[in-house]
Amino acid sequence: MAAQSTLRHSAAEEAIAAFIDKYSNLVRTKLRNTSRTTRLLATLSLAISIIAGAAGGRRWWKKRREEREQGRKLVRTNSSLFNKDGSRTIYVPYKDGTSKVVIQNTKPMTFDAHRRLFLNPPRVSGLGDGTVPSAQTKPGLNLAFLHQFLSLMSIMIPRWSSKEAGLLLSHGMFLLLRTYLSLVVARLDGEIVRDLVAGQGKNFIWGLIKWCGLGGFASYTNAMIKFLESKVSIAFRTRLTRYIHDLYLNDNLNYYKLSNLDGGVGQGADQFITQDLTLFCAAAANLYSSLGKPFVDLCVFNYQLYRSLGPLAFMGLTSNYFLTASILRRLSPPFGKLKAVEGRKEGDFRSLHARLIANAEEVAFYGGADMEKQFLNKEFKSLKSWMEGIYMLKIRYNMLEDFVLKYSWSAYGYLLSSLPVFLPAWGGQGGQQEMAQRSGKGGRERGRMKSFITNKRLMLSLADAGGRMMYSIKDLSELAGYTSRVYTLISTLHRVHANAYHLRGQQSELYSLSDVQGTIQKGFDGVRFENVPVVAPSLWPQGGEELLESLSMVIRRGEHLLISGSNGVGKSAIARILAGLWPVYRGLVSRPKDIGQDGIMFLPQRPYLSIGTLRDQVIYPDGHGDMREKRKTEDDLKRILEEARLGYLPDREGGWDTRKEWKDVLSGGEKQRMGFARVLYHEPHYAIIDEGTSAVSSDVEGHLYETCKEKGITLITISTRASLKRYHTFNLILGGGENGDEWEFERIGTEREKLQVEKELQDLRERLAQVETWKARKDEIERELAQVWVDGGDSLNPPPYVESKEDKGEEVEEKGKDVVTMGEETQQVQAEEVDTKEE
Ligand SMILES: Nc1ncnc2c1ncn2[C@@H]1O[C@H](COP(=O)(O)OP(=O)(O)OP(=O)(O)O)[C@@H](O)[C@H]1O
Repeated sequence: MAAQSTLRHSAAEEAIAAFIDKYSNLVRTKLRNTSRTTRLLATLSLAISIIAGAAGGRRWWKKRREEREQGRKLVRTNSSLFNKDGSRTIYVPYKDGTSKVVIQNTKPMTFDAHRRLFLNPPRVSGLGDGTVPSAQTKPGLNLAFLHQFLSLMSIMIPRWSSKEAGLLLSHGMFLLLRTYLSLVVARLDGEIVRDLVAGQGKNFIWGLIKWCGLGGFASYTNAMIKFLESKVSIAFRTRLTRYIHDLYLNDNLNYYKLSNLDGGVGQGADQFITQDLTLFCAAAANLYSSLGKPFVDLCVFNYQLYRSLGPLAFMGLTSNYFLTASILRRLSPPFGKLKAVEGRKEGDFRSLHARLIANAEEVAFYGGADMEKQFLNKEFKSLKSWMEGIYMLKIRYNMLEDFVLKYSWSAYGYLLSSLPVFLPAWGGQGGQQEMAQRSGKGGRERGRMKSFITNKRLMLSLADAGGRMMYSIKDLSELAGYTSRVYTLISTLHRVHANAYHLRGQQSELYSLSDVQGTIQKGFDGVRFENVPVVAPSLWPQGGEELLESLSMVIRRGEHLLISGSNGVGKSAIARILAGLWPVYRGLVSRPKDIGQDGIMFLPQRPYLSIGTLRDQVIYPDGHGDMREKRKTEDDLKRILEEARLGYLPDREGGWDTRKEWKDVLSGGEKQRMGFARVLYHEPHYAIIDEGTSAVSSDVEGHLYETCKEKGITLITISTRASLKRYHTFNLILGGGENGDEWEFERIGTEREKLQVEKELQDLRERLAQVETWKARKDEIERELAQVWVDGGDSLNPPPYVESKEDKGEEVEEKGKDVVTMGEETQQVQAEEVDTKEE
């Protein structure tokens, strides 16, 4: 009986009971030894803290209620607030009320602190030379992976007091609880079978009741583990996504530079941010349970088996793990690398689809479906064959894994469970019981049965834990692949953000990103270029292509500039340099500080329409909140649209709050006029308009230019249309000289320009004077052509339906008159143009 009761209470249960006893006794003795005053004081402080807690709780509840009500009001008018510390408070509808969400921006100091991790990885990790990380390091289970994973962890769990740490802790607690429950279940299983074999009905029923109770608790634990795993995954993803967004979309224009200048992550940043990040977070959260839980299980179950089966079994188990791990590691394919390449291929395929959707209209006009299908199928084929390759590799690995982990481990388990029976001296507690029970046969068999069932269950759990540990080698390799992709994205973003292109001890190429020596001065009331080469950059580390050797000019408020020249000479390049998209390789560029109101505004060549309402299109890049702050009303917007000749839009589209795919709804000219509406809304001091009226009729074009000028906006127009000269003061002509790399900057309407027009007119007059000669020649040719020659040199008479010679002569005269009239008209137009320029 005594032996049985010892068996019933497990060592763990005993340890817990002893622990509780020890500490309750300690508290009781402490209480007994305290003085009355101390006890009184303690009671008082407890009462005060309860009252203060209740008062605080009431205040918190009241504040929450007020906030909720305020939030509800805010939802109706403006659902987001900008706080002083740069964070944003958003009120989102939740159930019946409103939920407040505060979005904290990542502080610049955090980026500075992380730069070391992402841009200067330790040499030992093999990630680059300690100055610039290399994206080429093969993803796998190596030191590079450890460094990358820990670096990402510092973003995902920024502090020990953060929510993520709390989630991981509670996840860990549930994992431990499940291990403990598995132990209890294994023991209970043994007991139930023993009671069944012994025919002890009462104990058997009691065992079953305990089994059901335990089952309910275990199911709850399992559900919580899954729930917390998903919570951890989404919490990681939220941290990383916000961090990446703060680094990607900021004033440094990293979203443009990442794919246009750096090229470290190719063109598919979207794939990195959406899919790879999700997979990484899911794998990282899963790793905690797929590696942490089996590890705890292994320790606990090994200890238990060591106690019941003895040291021999323990040694057997340990050597088995090492053997299995080394076999699987040696024979497992490089899953990390395979997953990283798969991610890239998935990204390429997806971006092709995204391209097609974005350019559906153009493709449809060309009827380019077949060609696009070919591109898509080709990309898919490459992805498919890569994935098939992975599946093929997995067959061999899965076979090996299954055989080793399921069958050979079971056989090995039976062998170890038999140790107390066949080798009791080496069989630990089981062996001792075996020897003690040798007297009674029935009791001995029941004891063996119980021990075997308990050990078998422990062994099964152990095999499961060991199996999961071994399976997680594969998970770990896959995680290494995702980690490498996410790390590459963040380190590239850091490189772009910090302009970290200086290669230690290496010669940089001319006009590469490590050769940027120019200055951009923000806060100048005008636009100035001083000895600035206009260079089209190439992806780092290659050098760019020089379009203009050195450009110098100044434009002040009220002096409008037209930049003209043939296609591809670098007109838009000047705007890109001014906007900070392209680097200033040499010299000085000065411009106003702000973009938008009272600053400078750029209208790009391809009109852009954002997602959102009709109102959002006019006020872009402002939001509704900014519009209210600027005290602009919808009447103001209506007036602006009328000035841009788009006054009919709100009625046509069904009001300001209509949401549509505006890029498909508005015509080419309407899109350009919407651009002008934005300029009129923001009223910047300077506006750079890149081919902003190419699809607008000339009367509206004139009206738009005049309106902007009336509002005091200084215009810098990029266009090939000479007719725009009349609205500008200066003309920068690009593409001169033999190589097309010279430029001229001149005032419009100068003596020289007048002379040029005079010369052109003279030229035309001279040509018109020759009209009579051309007329006579034309008659002659027509006469020749009208004759039909037959063999022998005679000519046939014209058929009767051919007009008589006199009629024809008259007609020729009429045509001559037309030509003369046309000539006069051309002269008149030219004269008018000269007048306008003189004005
Ligand atoms: N992102 C880029 N990266 C590298 N080179 C570029 C890039 N964009 C344009 N270029 C090149 O720079 C040169 C100048 O381009 P830009 O757009 O300034 O021409 P443009 O004078 O405005 O022509 P257009 O009148 O056709 O608009 C072109 O040869 C073009 O191929």
